[in-house]
Amino acid sequence: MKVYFIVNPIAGKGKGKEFMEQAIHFMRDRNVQWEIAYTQYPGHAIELASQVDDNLYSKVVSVGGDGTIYEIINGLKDKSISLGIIPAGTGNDLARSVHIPLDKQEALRVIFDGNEKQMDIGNMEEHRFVNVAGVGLDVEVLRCTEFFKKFVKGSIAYVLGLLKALFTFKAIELNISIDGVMHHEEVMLCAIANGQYYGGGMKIAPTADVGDGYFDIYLITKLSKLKLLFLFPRVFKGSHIDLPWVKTFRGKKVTITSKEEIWVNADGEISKKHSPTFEIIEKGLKVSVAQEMSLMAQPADQ
Ligand SMILES: Nc1ncnc2c1ncn2[C@@H]1O[C@H](COP(=O)(O)OP(=O)(O)OP(=O)(O)O)[C@@H](O)[C@H]1O
Repeated sequence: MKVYFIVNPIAGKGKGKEFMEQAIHFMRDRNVQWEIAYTQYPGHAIELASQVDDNLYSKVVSVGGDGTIYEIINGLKDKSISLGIIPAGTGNDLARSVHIPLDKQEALRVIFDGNEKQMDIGNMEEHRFVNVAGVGLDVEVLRCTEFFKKFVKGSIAYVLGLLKALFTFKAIELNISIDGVMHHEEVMLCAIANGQYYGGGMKIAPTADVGDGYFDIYLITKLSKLKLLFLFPRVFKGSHIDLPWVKTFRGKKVTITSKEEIWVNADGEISKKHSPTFEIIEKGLKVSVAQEMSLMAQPADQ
């Protein structure tokens, strides 16, 4: 088995690059053949993954965060090669969604000793995503978080970004078609979830399951800033779903339209779209998970 590592040297403030020394020891001990490529600029992982020869390599391993995984799966597209994940980013939400250990050494062991499972992925026009796509407050949070990341690190930047967005964001009117059924809603947020987590550990979609062939769609309807502040801490635990301002749906195809172009977040990557369509690709990605783990969702309070 030959393994191709794609390492993002800036993810998680360099955690992945540091880890590669340990990874090399591990592979020498196991007599594994490997190649390591370090990304040099944003988008480089897409190019590297698209050039991987799936006759030569049995696995591509992402060493970075969700942004790196997003780029790799967009480079791999229809290749049958499987993905290993070393969570070396800031948020590592996909690793949480598929129950990969956040400890990097443990995660490396999972890649070699675990199982390979087929998981669903999402498609938004020409882009693949693995975790959560969204419209509304989350995009605002990402923009504000980017600003704060220049000054503080990790989860502090997320929290500050979130607080700033909470105070400045206004609800937007959306027409949301879910498997052909139209919903007209004024929302703070529409999350189209394959995985459960985003925003660095927020359990936005506790019922989502990357192996069930469906998106779980969570709408947070228009509400006051005070209520939003009350709701926010509950999202970290996933206990927001019982609140009256949260609506949930399931579906395989979602189209969102609005009067104007809308900002969309797919796995943390932001773009502006006219009427984005999100479709589930059932079992579209082979991924290494721990032997005892299924891809099934865990209960909301875990
Ligand atoms: N050499 C590089 N220089 C600058 N940016 C890079 C380089 N290599 C990759 N990138 C970009 O770094 C961005 C952040 O990577 P990634 O999301 O993996 O880490 P993170 O933000 O720390 O983690 P997470 O998304 O899990 O919070 C990616 O969008 C990628 O395009």
